[in-house]
Amino acid sequence: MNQYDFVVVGSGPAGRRAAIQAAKLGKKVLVIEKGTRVGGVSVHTGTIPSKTLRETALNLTGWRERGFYGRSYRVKQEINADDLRRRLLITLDHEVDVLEHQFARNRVSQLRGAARFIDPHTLEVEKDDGELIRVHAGAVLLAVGTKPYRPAHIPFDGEAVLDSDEILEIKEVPRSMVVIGAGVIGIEYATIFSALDTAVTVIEPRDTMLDFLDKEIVEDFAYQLRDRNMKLVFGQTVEKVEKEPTGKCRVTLQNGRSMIAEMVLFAAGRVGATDSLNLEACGLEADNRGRLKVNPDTFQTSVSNIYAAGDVVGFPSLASTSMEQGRIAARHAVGAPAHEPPQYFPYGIYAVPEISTCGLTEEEVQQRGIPYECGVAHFRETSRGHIMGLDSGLLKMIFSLKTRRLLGVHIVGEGATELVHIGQAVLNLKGTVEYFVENTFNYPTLAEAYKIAGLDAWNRMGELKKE
Ligand SMILES: Cc1cc2nc3c(=O)[nH]c(=O)nc-3n(C[C@H](O)[C@H](O)[C@H](O)COP(=O)(O)OP(=O)(O)OC[C@H]3O[C@@H](n4cnc5c(N)ncnc54)[C@H](O)[C@@H]3O)c2cc1C
Ligand SMILES: NC(=O)c1ccc[n+]([C@@H]2O[C@H](COP(=O)([O-])OP(=O)(O)OC[C@H]3O[C@@H](n4cnc5c(N)ncnc54)[C@H](O)[C@@H]3O)[C@@H](O)[C@H]2O)c1
Repeated sequence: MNQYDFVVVGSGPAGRRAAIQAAKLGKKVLVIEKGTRVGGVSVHTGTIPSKTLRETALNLTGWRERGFYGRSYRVKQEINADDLRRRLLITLDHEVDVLEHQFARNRVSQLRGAARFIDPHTLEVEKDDGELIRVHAGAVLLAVGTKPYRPAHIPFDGEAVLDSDEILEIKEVPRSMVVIGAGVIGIEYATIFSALDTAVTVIEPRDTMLDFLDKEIVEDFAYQLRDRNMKLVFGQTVEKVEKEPTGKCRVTLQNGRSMIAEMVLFAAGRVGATDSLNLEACGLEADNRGRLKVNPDTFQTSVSNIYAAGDVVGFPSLASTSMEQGRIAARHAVGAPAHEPPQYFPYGIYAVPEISTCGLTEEEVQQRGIPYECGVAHFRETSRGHIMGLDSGLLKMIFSLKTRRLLGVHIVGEGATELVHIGQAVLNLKGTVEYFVENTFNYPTLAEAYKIAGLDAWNRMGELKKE
Protein backbone atom coordinates (compact mmCIF):
# COMPACT_ATOMS: atom_id res chain seq x y z
CA MET A 1 0.00 0.00 0.00
CA ASN A 2 1.16 3.58 -0.70
CA GLN A 3 2.25 5.19 2.55
CA TYR A 4 2.47 9.00 2.97
CA ASP A 5 3.08 11.36 5.90
CA PHE A 6 0.50 13.83 4.64
CA VAL A 7 -2.28 13.26 2.11
CA VAL A 8 -4.15 16.26 0.74
CA VAL A 9 -7.53 15.80 -0.92
CA GLY A 10 -8.11 18.65 -3.39
CA SER A 11 -5.59 20.86 -5.23
CA GLY A 12 -7.27 24.27 -4.82
CA PRO A 13 -5.65 27.13 -2.88
CA ALA A 14 -5.87 25.36 0.52
CA GLY A 15 -4.59 22.02 -0.78
CA ARG A 16 -1.72 23.37 -2.84
CA ARG A 17 -0.31 25.59 -0.08
CA ALA A 18 -0.68 22.81 2.47
CA ALA A 19 1.04 20.24 0.27
CA ILE A 20 4.00 22.48 -0.53
CA GLN A 21 4.36 23.57 3.11
CA ALA A 22 4.44 19.93 4.33
CA ALA A 23 6.89 18.97 1.56
CA LYS A 24 9.19 21.86 2.52
CA LEU A 25 9.19 20.46 6.05
CA GLY A 26 10.59 17.21 4.60
CA LYS A 27 7.38 15.18 4.61
CA LYS A 28 6.28 12.63 2.03
CA VAL A 29 3.20 14.29 0.52
CA LEU A 30 0.47 13.16 -1.88
CA VAL A 31 -2.20 15.37 -3.48
CA ILE A 32 -5.33 13.60 -4.70
CA GLU A 33 -7.39 15.55 -7.24
CA LYS A 34 -10.47 14.30 -9.01
CA GLY A 35 -10.46 17.01 -11.68
CA THR A 36 -8.51 16.47 -14.90
CA ARG A 37 -6.10 19.27 -14.03
CA VAL A 38 -4.79 20.67 -10.75
CA GLY A 39 -5.90 24.04 -9.39
CA GLY A 40 -9.37 23.49 -7.96
CA VAL A 41 -12.40 25.73 -8.25
CA SER A 42 -10.09 28.70 -7.89
CA VAL A 43 -8.23 28.03 -11.16
CA HIS A 44 -10.90 26.31 -13.23
CA THR A 45 -14.34 27.70 -12.42
CA GLY A 46 -14.00 30.37 -9.73
CA THR A 47 -11.49 33.08 -8.92
CA ILE A 48 -9.15 33.07 -11.91
CA PRO A 49 -11.73 32.54 -14.70
CA SER A 50 -14.10 35.17 -13.33
CA LYS A 51 -11.31 37.70 -12.88
CA THR A 52 -9.94 36.95 -16.35
CA LEU A 53 -13.41 37.37 -17.82
CA ARG A 54 -13.71 40.69 -16.04
CA GLU A 55 -10.37 41.91 -17.34
CA THR A 56 -11.25 40.83 -20.89
CA ALA A 57 -14.64 42.52 -20.72
CA LEU A 58 -13.12 45.77 -19.43
CA ASN A 59 -10.39 45.74 -22.06
CA LEU A 60 -12.55 44.88 -25.06
CA THR A 61 -15.32 47.28 -24.12
CA GLY A 62 -12.87 50.08 -23.35
CA TRP A 63 -14.72 50.46 -20.05
CA ARG A 64 -11.90 52.35 -18.32
CA GLU A 65 -11.81 54.96 -21.11
CA ARG A 66 -15.52 55.73 -21.10
CA GLY A 67 -15.07 58.61 -18.63
CA PHE A 68 -13.37 60.44 -21.51
CA TYR A 69 -15.03 59.08 -24.61
CA GLY A 70 -18.62 58.45 -23.45
CA ARG A 71 -20.73 55.37 -22.74
CA SER A 72 -20.89 54.28 -26.37
CA TYR A 73 -17.10 53.92 -26.62
CA ARG A 74 -15.89 50.37 -27.42
CA VAL A 75 -12.48 49.01 -28.31
CA LYS A 76 -14.11 46.09 -30.17
CA GLN A 77 -17.59 46.59 -31.57
CA GLU A 78 -18.84 42.99 -31.64
CA ILE A 79 -17.69 41.08 -28.57
CA ASN A 80 -18.56 37.39 -28.73
CA ALA A 81 -18.15 34.45 -26.38
CA ASP A 82 -15.00 33.29 -28.22
CA ASP A 83 -13.37 36.66 -27.54
CA LEU A 84 -14.10 36.16 -23.86
CA ARG A 85 -12.89 32.53 -23.79
CA ARG A 86 -9.61 32.99 -25.67
CA ARG A 87 -7.85 34.90 -22.92
CA LEU A 88 -9.35 32.61 -20.32
CA LEU A 89 -7.76 29.49 -21.79
CA ILE A 90 -4.31 31.08 -21.99
CA THR A 91 -4.51 32.32 -18.38
CA LEU A 92 -5.66 28.95 -17.06
CA ASP A 93 -2.87 27.11 -18.90
CA HIS A 94 -0.31 29.40 -17.24
CA GLU A 95 -1.85 28.85 -13.80
CA VAL A 96 -1.82 25.06 -14.17
CA ASP A 97 1.74 25.08 -15.51
CA VAL A 98 3.01 27.13 -12.56
CA LEU A 99 1.27 24.84 -10.10
CA GLU A 100 2.49 21.62 -11.73
CA HIS A 101 6.04 22.97 -11.63
CA GLN A 102 5.69 23.90 -7.93
CA PHE A 103 4.52 20.38 -7.10
CA ALA A 104 7.30 18.80 -9.16
CA ARG A 105 10.16 20.82 -7.70
CA ASN A 106 8.90 20.27 -4.15
CA ARG A 107 8.57 16.49 -4.77
CA VAL A 108 4.81 16.50 -4.09
CA SER A 109 3.30 13.30 -5.56
CA GLN A 110 -0.04 13.48 -7.37
CA LEU A 111 -2.85 11.06 -7.98
CA ARG A 112 -5.87 11.80 -10.23
CA GLY A 113 -9.15 10.39 -8.94
CA ALA A 114 -11.92 10.79 -6.38
CA ALA A 115 -10.93 10.01 -2.79
CA ARG A 116 -13.14 8.41 -0.14
CA PHE A 117 -12.40 7.21 3.36
CA ILE A 118 -12.00 3.54 4.29
CA ASP A 119 -10.89 4.47 7.83
CA PRO A 120 -9.31 7.63 9.34
CA HIS A 121 -5.87 6.71 7.95
CA THR A 122 -6.87 5.01 4.70
CA LEU A 123 -8.29 6.53 1.54
CA GLU A 124 -9.46 4.78 -1.57
CA VAL A 125 -9.02 6.65 -4.84
CA GLU A 126 -11.16 5.85 -7.86
CA LYS A 127 -9.43 6.80 -11.07
CA ASP A 128 -11.28 7.79 -14.26
CA ASP A 129 -10.83 4.31 -15.74
CA GLY A 130 -12.39 2.72 -12.63
CA GLU A 131 -9.10 1.51 -11.12
CA LEU A 132 -9.10 1.66 -7.30
CA ILE A 133 -5.95 2.61 -5.40
CA ARG A 134 -5.58 2.63 -1.62
CA VAL A 135 -3.29 5.09 0.14
CA HIS A 136 -2.33 5.23 3.80
CA ALA A 137 -1.85 8.61 5.47
CA GLY A 138 -0.27 9.76 8.71
CA ALA A 139 -2.40 12.90 8.47
CA VAL A 140 -5.08 13.93 5.98
CA LEU A 141 -6.13 17.41 4.87
CA LEU A 142 -9.58 17.72 3.35
CA ALA A 143 -9.40 20.68 0.96
CA VAL A 144 -12.29 19.55 -1.24
CA GLY A 145 -13.91 22.98 -1.60
CA THR A 146 -17.49 23.54 -2.73
CA LYS A 147 -19.82 23.17 -5.69
CA PRO A 148 -22.72 25.39 -6.76
CA TYR A 149 -25.99 24.97 -4.86
CA ARG A 150 -28.47 23.62 -7.45
CA PRO A 151 -31.99 23.30 -6.01
CA ALA A 152 -34.34 20.87 -7.78
CA HIS A 153 -36.91 23.54 -8.76
CA ILE A 154 -34.48 25.41 -11.01
CA PRO A 155 -34.44 23.84 -14.54
CA PHE A 156 -30.68 24.03 -15.17
CA ASP A 157 -29.95 23.16 -18.81
CA GLY A 158 -26.35 24.30 -19.22
CA GLU A 159 -27.37 26.76 -21.95
CA ALA A 160 -29.96 29.29 -20.83
CA VAL A 161 -30.34 28.44 -17.13
CA LEU A 162 -26.88 28.18 -15.65
CA ASP A 163 -24.93 27.95 -12.44
CA SER A 164 -21.70 29.88 -11.89
CA ASP A 165 -19.51 27.04 -13.23
CA GLU A 166 -21.49 26.79 -16.47
CA ILE A 167 -21.48 30.53 -17.15
CA LEU A 168 -17.89 30.17 -18.37
CA GLU A 169 -19.02 27.90 -21.22
CA ILE A 170 -21.64 30.18 -22.82
CA LYS A 171 -21.77 30.18 -26.60
CA GLU A 172 -23.12 33.73 -26.98
CA VAL A 173 -23.10 36.88 -24.90
CA PRO A 174 -26.78 37.27 -23.92
CA ARG A 175 -28.69 40.46 -24.57
CA SER A 176 -30.57 40.10 -21.30
CA MET A 177 -29.87 38.18 -18.11
CA VAL A 178 -31.53 37.58 -14.74
CA VAL A 179 -29.11 36.88 -11.92
CA ILE A 180 -30.65 35.10 -8.94
CA GLY A 181 -28.74 35.84 -5.72
CA ALA A 182 -26.91 39.07 -4.91
CA GLY A 183 -23.97 37.44 -3.14
CA VAL A 184 -20.42 38.04 -4.28
CA ILE A 185 -20.64 35.64 -7.23
CA GLY A 186 -23.99 36.99 -8.45
CA ILE A 187 -22.89 40.59 -8.19
CA GLU A 188 -19.52 40.06 -9.83
CA TYR A 189 -21.03 38.33 -12.87
CA ALA A 190 -24.04 40.69 -13.02
CA THR A 191 -21.79 43.73 -13.26
CA ILE A 192 -19.34 42.10 -15.70
CA PHE A 193 -22.21 41.26 -18.09
CA SER A 194 -23.67 44.72 -17.60
CA ALA A 195 -20.30 46.14 -18.69
CA LEU A 196 -20.73 44.03 -21.85
CA ASP A 197 -24.06 45.85 -22.38
CA THR A 198 -26.24 42.89 -21.36
CA ALA A 199 -29.45 44.16 -19.72
CA VAL A 200 -29.15 42.68 -16.22
CA THR A 201 -31.73 42.21 -13.46
CA VAL A 202 -30.58 40.95 -10.06
CA ILE A 203 -33.06 39.25 -7.73
CA GLU A 204 -32.26 38.83 -4.05
CA PRO A 205 -34.58 37.59 -1.26
CA ARG A 206 -32.98 39.81 1.34
CA ASP A 207 -33.58 43.57 1.46
CA THR A 208 -29.93 44.39 0.85
CA MET A 209 -26.91 43.01 -0.93
CA LEU A 210 -23.40 42.33 0.36
CA ASP A 211 -24.46 43.30 3.87
CA PHE A 212 -21.08 42.45 5.40
CA LEU A 213 -19.79 45.63 3.76
CA ASP A 214 -19.92 49.19 5.07
CA LYS A 215 -23.38 50.56 4.23
CA GLU A 216 -22.08 53.79 2.69
CA ILE A 217 -19.97 51.78 0.24
CA VAL A 218 -22.91 49.53 -0.73
CA GLU A 219 -25.11 52.59 -1.27
CA ASP A 220 -22.54 54.23 -3.53
CA PHE A 221 -22.09 50.93 -5.41
CA ALA A 222 -25.86 50.39 -5.83
CA TYR A 223 -26.22 53.97 -7.10
CA GLN A 224 -23.59 53.31 -9.76
CA LEU A 225 -25.29 50.08 -10.87
CA ARG A 226 -28.72 51.69 -11.15
CA ASP A 227 -27.17 54.66 -12.95
CA ARG A 228 -26.19 52.29 -15.76
CA ASN A 229 -29.68 50.76 -15.88
CA MET A 230 -29.09 47.56 -13.92
CA LYS A 231 -32.28 46.49 -12.14
CA LEU A 232 -31.86 45.51 -8.50
CA VAL A 233 -34.92 43.68 -7.16
CA PHE A 234 -34.51 43.14 -3.41
CA GLY A 235 -36.80 41.45 -0.87
CA GLN A 236 -38.24 39.13 -3.56
CA THR A 237 -38.04 35.36 -3.87
CA VAL A 238 -38.09 33.49 -7.16
CA GLU A 239 -41.02 31.10 -7.39
CA LYS A 240 -40.17 29.47 -10.70
CA VAL A 241 -37.98 29.63 -13.74
CA GLU A 242 -39.43 28.33 -17.03
CA LYS A 243 -38.21 28.00 -20.58
CA GLU A 244 -40.56 29.70 -23.09
CA PRO A 245 -41.16 28.19 -26.55
CA THR A 246 -39.02 31.08 -27.91
CA GLY A 247 -36.05 29.67 -25.99
CA LYS A 248 -36.10 32.61 -23.57
CA CYS A 249 -36.55 32.18 -19.83
CA ARG A 250 -39.43 33.44 -17.75
CA VAL A 251 -38.61 34.13 -14.10
CA THR A 252 -41.65 34.46 -11.85
CA LEU A 253 -41.40 36.01 -8.41
CA GLN A 254 -43.51 35.10 -5.41
CA ASN A 255 -45.34 38.43 -5.67
CA GLY A 256 -46.61 37.34 -9.12
CA ARG A 257 -44.35 39.65 -11.13
CA SER A 258 -42.47 37.97 -13.94
CA MET A 259 -39.66 38.89 -16.30
CA ILE A 260 -38.16 37.44 -19.45
CA ALA A 261 -34.47 37.14 -20.25
CA GLU A 262 -32.24 35.24 -22.65
CA MET A 263 -30.23 33.80 -19.79
CA VAL A 264 -30.63 33.07 -16.08
CA LEU A 265 -27.64 32.76 -13.77
CA PHE A 266 -28.48 31.03 -10.49
CA ALA A 267 -25.88 32.12 -7.91
CA ALA A 268 -27.47 31.53 -4.53
CA GLY A 269 -24.54 30.06 -2.65
CA ARG A 270 -22.40 26.93 -2.68
CA VAL A 271 -22.28 23.66 -0.75
CA GLY A 272 -19.27 21.75 0.59
CA ALA A 273 -18.10 18.91 -1.69
CA THR A 274 -18.17 16.32 1.08
CA ASP A 275 -21.01 14.04 -0.06
CA SER A 276 -18.79 11.45 -1.77
CA LEU A 277 -16.03 11.30 0.87
CA ASN A 278 -17.72 8.50 2.87
CA LEU A 279 -17.19 10.54 6.04
CA GLU A 280 -18.92 7.93 8.25
CA ALA A 281 -15.88 5.69 7.77
CA CYS A 282 -13.61 8.22 9.46
CA GLY A 283 -16.03 9.41 12.15
CA LEU A 284 -16.80 12.87 10.73
CA GLU A 285 -20.10 14.45 9.81
CA ALA A 286 -20.78 17.46 7.58
CA ASP A 287 -23.48 20.07 8.31
CA ASN A 288 -26.55 20.63 6.10
CA ARG A 289 -24.49 22.70 3.64
CA GLY A 290 -21.80 20.01 3.40
CA ARG A 291 -19.32 21.93 5.57
CA LEU A 292 -16.92 20.53 8.19
CA LYS A 293 -16.29 21.89 11.66
CA VAL A 294 -12.68 22.59 12.67
CA ASN A 295 -10.66 24.22 15.42
CA PRO A 296 -10.30 27.77 13.95
CA ASP A 297 -6.67 28.07 15.10
CA THR A 298 -5.35 24.73 13.82
CA PHE A 299 -7.95 23.52 11.30
CA GLN A 300 -7.98 20.14 13.02
CA THR A 301 -11.31 18.30 12.93
CA SER A 302 -12.70 16.24 15.81
CA VAL A 303 -10.68 13.28 14.43
CA SER A 304 -7.12 14.12 15.46
CA ASN A 305 -5.24 13.13 12.26
CA ILE A 306 -7.80 14.75 9.93
CA TYR A 307 -7.70 18.44 9.06
CA ALA A 308 -9.97 20.52 6.83
CA ALA A 309 -9.27 23.93 5.27
CA GLY A 310 -10.56 26.25 2.59
CA ASP A 311 -14.16 26.65 1.48
CA VAL A 312 -15.20 23.32 2.99
CA VAL A 313 -14.92 24.90 6.47
CA GLY A 314 -17.16 27.86 5.50
CA PHE A 315 -16.60 31.59 6.09
CA PRO A 316 -14.80 33.51 4.65
CA SER A 317 -14.48 31.14 1.65
CA LEU A 318 -11.81 33.06 -0.21
CA ALA A 319 -8.88 31.78 -2.20
CA SER A 320 -6.63 34.13 -0.22
CA THR A 321 -7.73 32.91 3.22
CA SER A 322 -7.91 29.27 2.03
CA MET A 323 -4.19 29.35 1.18
CA GLU A 324 -3.30 30.57 4.65
CA GLN A 325 -5.59 28.02 6.31
CA GLY A 326 -4.00 25.21 4.31
CA ARG A 327 -0.49 26.24 5.32
CA ILE A 328 -1.42 26.55 9.00
CA ALA A 329 -3.17 23.15 8.91
CA ALA A 330 -0.14 21.49 7.29
CA ARG A 331 2.26 22.92 9.88
CA HIS A 332 0.08 21.76 12.75
CA ALA A 333 -0.44 18.34 11.18
CA VAL A 334 3.29 17.66 10.92
CA GLY A 335 4.09 19.14 14.34
CA ALA A 336 5.70 22.43 13.18
CA PRO A 337 4.86 25.70 14.97
CA ALA A 338 2.17 27.75 13.23
CA HIS A 339 1.04 31.35 13.66
CA GLU A 340 -2.56 32.26 14.32
CA PRO A 341 -4.50 33.69 11.36
CA PRO A 342 -4.31 37.54 11.51
CA GLN A 343 -7.35 39.31 12.94
CA TYR A 344 -8.09 41.41 9.85
CA PHE A 345 -7.85 40.18 6.27
CA PRO A 346 -8.95 42.04 3.16
CA TYR A 347 -12.01 41.15 1.15
CA GLY A 348 -11.90 41.97 -2.56
CA ILE A 349 -15.01 41.97 -4.69
CA TYR A 350 -14.16 42.11 -8.37
CA ALA A 351 -17.40 43.65 -9.49
CA VAL A 352 -17.47 46.55 -11.94
CA PRO A 353 -16.61 48.76 -10.06
CA GLU A 354 -14.36 46.93 -7.60
CA ILE A 355 -14.99 46.95 -3.87
CA SER A 356 -12.51 46.13 -1.15
CA THR A 357 -12.63 46.25 2.60
CA CYS A 358 -10.54 45.46 5.66
CA GLY A 359 -11.42 45.86 9.33
CA LEU A 360 -14.58 47.15 10.97
CA THR A 361 -17.49 48.75 9.13
CA GLU A 362 -19.05 51.95 10.48
CA GLU A 363 -22.07 49.89 11.59
CA GLU A 364 -19.81 47.49 13.56
CA VAL A 365 -17.97 50.39 15.20
CA GLN A 366 -21.34 51.84 16.28
CA GLN A 367 -22.54 48.47 17.62
CA ARG A 368 -19.37 48.20 19.72
CA GLY A 369 -19.93 51.71 21.11
CA ILE A 370 -16.51 52.95 20.00
CA PRO A 371 -16.31 56.77 19.62
CA TYR A 372 -15.04 57.31 16.04
CA GLU A 373 -14.46 59.67 13.18
CA CYS A 374 -14.53 58.95 9.44
CA GLY A 375 -12.41 60.37 6.66
CA VAL A 376 -13.59 60.15 3.07
CA ALA A 377 -11.90 60.82 -0.27
CA HIS A 378 -13.46 60.74 -3.72
CA PHE A 379 -11.20 59.54 -6.50
CA ARG A 380 -12.34 62.51 -8.58
CA GLU A 381 -10.45 64.71 -6.07
CA THR A 382 -7.13 63.04 -6.95
CA SER A 383 -4.98 64.11 -9.87
CA ARG A 384 -4.56 60.47 -10.87
CA GLY A 385 -8.35 60.24 -11.01
CA HIS A 386 -8.43 63.24 -13.39
CA ILE A 387 -5.79 61.67 -15.61
CA MET A 388 -7.74 58.40 -15.70
CA GLY A 389 -11.07 60.13 -16.32
CA LEU A 390 -12.64 58.74 -13.16
CA ASP A 391 -15.95 60.25 -12.14
CA SER A 392 -16.61 57.76 -9.33
CA GLY A 393 -14.69 55.97 -6.60
CA LEU A 394 -14.66 56.47 -2.87
CA LEU A 395 -12.23 55.64 -0.07
CA LYS A 396 -13.43 55.73 3.50
CA MET A 397 -11.42 55.22 6.68
CA ILE A 398 -12.70 54.94 10.23
CA PHE A 399 -10.54 55.99 13.19
CA SER A 400 -10.98 55.56 16.93
CA LEU A 401 -11.27 58.93 18.68
CA LYS A 402 -9.71 57.43 21.81
CA THR A 403 -6.66 55.64 20.37
CA ARG A 404 -6.62 57.44 16.98
CA ARG A 405 -6.03 54.00 15.45
CA LEU A 406 -7.38 52.98 12.06
CA LEU A 407 -10.33 50.64 12.59
CA GLY A 408 -11.48 50.00 9.04
CA VAL A 409 -10.85 50.89 5.43
CA HIS A 410 -13.53 50.61 2.73
CA ILE A 411 -13.09 51.35 -0.95
CA VAL A 412 -15.31 51.26 -4.02
CA GLY A 413 -13.81 52.13 -7.39
CA GLU A 414 -10.93 51.51 -9.73
CA GLY A 415 -8.01 49.68 -8.10
CA ALA A 416 -9.85 49.09 -4.81
CA THR A 417 -8.58 45.52 -4.40
CA GLU A 418 -4.94 46.66 -4.69
CA LEU A 419 -5.31 49.92 -2.75
CA VAL A 420 -6.80 48.20 0.29
CA HIS A 421 -3.46 46.67 1.26
CA ILE A 422 -2.10 50.05 2.41
CA GLY A 423 -4.98 50.31 4.87
CA GLN A 424 -4.63 46.65 5.83
CA ALA A 425 -0.94 47.15 6.75
CA VAL A 426 -1.67 50.23 8.86
CA LEU A 427 -4.58 48.43 10.53
CA ASN A 428 -2.71 45.26 11.44
CA LEU A 429 0.36 47.23 12.52
CA LYS A 430 -1.94 49.28 14.77
CA GLY A 431 -1.21 52.59 12.99
CA THR A 432 -3.07 55.84 13.67
CA VAL A 433 -4.48 58.71 11.59
CA GLU A 434 -1.06 60.39 11.97
CA TYR A 435 0.44 57.80 9.59
CA PHE A 436 -1.62 59.19 6.73
CA VAL A 437 -1.14 62.83 7.69
CA GLU A 438 2.61 62.68 8.28
CA ASN A 439 3.70 60.46 5.37
CA THR A 440 4.24 61.45 1.78
CA PHE A 441 2.48 59.46 -0.96
CA ASN A 442 3.53 59.14 -4.58
CA TYR A 443 1.84 61.75 -6.75
CA PRO A 444 -0.21 61.46 -8.88
CA THR A 445 -1.60 58.13 -7.63
CA LEU A 446 -4.97 56.84 -6.48
CA ALA A 447 -3.21 56.06 -3.18
CA GLU A 448 -3.26 59.82 -2.61
CA ALA A 449 -6.89 59.17 -1.63
CA TYR A 450 -5.49 57.80 1.66
CA LYS A 451 -3.84 61.15 2.31
CA ILE A 452 -7.02 63.05 1.49
CA ALA A 453 -9.23 60.79 3.62
CA GLY A 454 -6.67 60.86 6.46
CA LEU A 455 -6.62 64.66 6.45
CA ASP A 456 -10.42 64.75 6.25
CA ALA A 457 -10.70 62.73 9.46
CA TRP A 458 -7.76 64.47 11.18
CA ASN A 459 -9.24 67.93 10.58
CA ARG A 460 -12.30 66.88 12.57
CA MET A 461 -10.46 64.83 15.19
CA GLY A 462 -8.12 67.66 16.19
CA GLU A 463 -4.37 67.33 16.56
CA LEU A 464 -2.69 64.67 18.67
CA LYS A 465 -2.02 66.08 22.14
CA LYS A 466 1.67 65.55 22.89
CA GLU A 467 2.33 64.44 26.52
C1 LIG B 1 -17.11 32.43 -9.32
C2 LIG B 1 -16.17 32.52 -8.14
C3 LIG B 1 -15.33 33.61 -8.01
C4 LIG B 1 -14.45 33.69 -6.93
N1 LIG B 1 -13.64 34.79 -6.83
C5 LIG B 1 -12.77 34.88 -5.80
C6 LIG B 1 -11.87 35.98 -5.70
O1 LIG B 1 -11.87 36.87 -6.53
N2 LIG B 1 -11.00 36.03 -4.67
C7 LIG B 1 -10.96 35.04 -3.73
O2 LIG B 1 -10.12 35.14 -2.82
N3 LIG B 1 -11.79 33.99 -3.80
C8 LIG B 1 -12.69 33.89 -4.81
N4 LIG B 1 -13.54 32.82 -4.90
C9 LIG B 1 -13.47 31.80 -3.88
C10 LIG B 1 -12.31 30.82 -4.16
O3 LIG B 1 -12.40 30.28 -5.45
C11 LIG B 1 -12.37 29.72 -3.13
O4 LIG B 1 -12.30 30.33 -1.85
C12 LIG B 1 -11.23 28.75 -3.27
O5 LIG B 1 -11.21 28.14 -4.53
C13 LIG B 1 -11.35 27.65 -2.20
O6 LIG B 1 -10.24 26.86 -2.26
P1 LIG B 1 -10.21 25.39 -1.68
O7 LIG B 1 -8.77 25.05 -1.57
O8 LIG B 1 -11.07 25.29 -0.51
O9 LIG B 1 -10.83 24.43 -2.79
P2 LIG B 1 -11.32 24.51 -4.27
O10 LIG B 1 -10.63 25.59 -5.04
O11 LIG B 1 -12.79 24.54 -4.20
O12 LIG B 1 -10.82 23.13 -4.84
C14 LIG B 1 -11.21 21.90 -4.31
C15 LIG B 1 -10.68 20.78 -5.17
O13 LIG B 1 -10.95 19.55 -4.52
C16 LIG B 1 -11.27 18.59 -5.49
N5 LIG B 1 -12.04 17.51 -4.85
C17 LIG B 1 -13.26 17.60 -4.27
N6 LIG B 1 -13.64 16.41 -3.78
C18 LIG B 1 -12.65 15.55 -4.05
C19 LIG B 1 -12.45 14.17 -3.79
N7 LIG B 1 -13.35 13.43 -3.15
N8 LIG B 1 -11.30 13.58 -4.22
C20 LIG B 1 -10.37 14.31 -4.89
N9 LIG B 1 -10.49 15.61 -5.15
C21 LIG B 1 -11.61 16.23 -4.73
C22 LIG B 1 -12.07 19.35 -6.52
O14 LIG B 1 -12.05 18.69 -7.77
C23 LIG B 1 -11.33 20.69 -6.54
O15 LIG B 1 -10.33 20.69 -7.55
C24 LIG B 1 -14.41 32.68 -5.98
C25 LIG B 1 -15.25 31.56 -6.11
C26 LIG B 1 -16.12 31.47 -7.18
C27 LIG B 1 -16.99 30.26 -7.33
N1 LIG C 1 -14.16 38.24 -4.91
C1 LIG C 1 -14.29 37.26 -4.05
O1 LIG C 1 -13.58 37.21 -3.09
C2 LIG C 1 -15.30 36.20 -4.29
C3 LIG C 1 -15.97 36.13 -5.49
C4 LIG C 1 -16.95 35.16 -5.66
C5 LIG C 1 -17.19 34.27 -4.64
N2 LIG C 1 -16.51 34.34 -3.50
C6 LIG C 1 -16.83 33.42 -2.41
O2 LIG C 1 -17.69 32.37 -2.85
C7 LIG C 1 -18.68 32.14 -1.85
C8 LIG C 1 -20.00 31.83 -2.50
O3 LIG C 1 -20.52 33.00 -3.12
P1 LIG C 1 -22.07 33.14 -3.49
O4 LIG C 1 -22.25 34.50 -4.04
O5 LIG C 1 -22.52 31.98 -4.29
O6 LIG C 1 -22.77 32.89 -2.13
P2 LIG C 1 -23.30 33.81 -0.96
O7 LIG C 1 -23.77 32.86 0.05
O8 LIG C 1 -22.30 34.84 -0.63
O9 LIG C 1 -24.52 34.59 -1.61
C9 LIG C 1 -25.67 33.98 -2.03
C10 LIG C 1 -26.76 35.05 -2.19
O10 LIG C 1 -27.89 34.42 -2.70
C11 LIG C 1 -29.00 34.72 -1.89
N3 LIG C 1 -29.89 33.57 -1.87
C12 LIG C 1 -29.84 32.51 -1.05
N4 LIG C 1 -30.82 31.63 -1.37
C13 LIG C 1 -31.47 32.15 -2.43
C14 LIG C 1 -32.56 31.69 -3.23
N5 LIG C 1 -33.15 30.53 -3.00
N6 LIG C 1 -32.96 32.47 -4.25
C15 LIG C 1 -32.34 33.64 -4.50
N7 LIG C 1 -31.31 34.10 -3.78
C16 LIG C 1 -30.88 33.37 -2.77
C17 LIG C 1 -28.44 35.04 -0.52
O11 LIG C 1 -29.31 35.87 0.20
C18 LIG C 1 -27.13 35.71 -0.88
O12 LIG C 1 -27.27 37.08 -1.06
C19 LIG C 1 -18.76 33.37 -0.98
O13 LIG C 1 -18.72 33.00 0.37
C20 LIG C 1 -17.59 34.20 -1.37
O14 LIG C 1 -16.75 34.45 -0.28
C21 LIG C 1 -15.58 35.30 -3.30
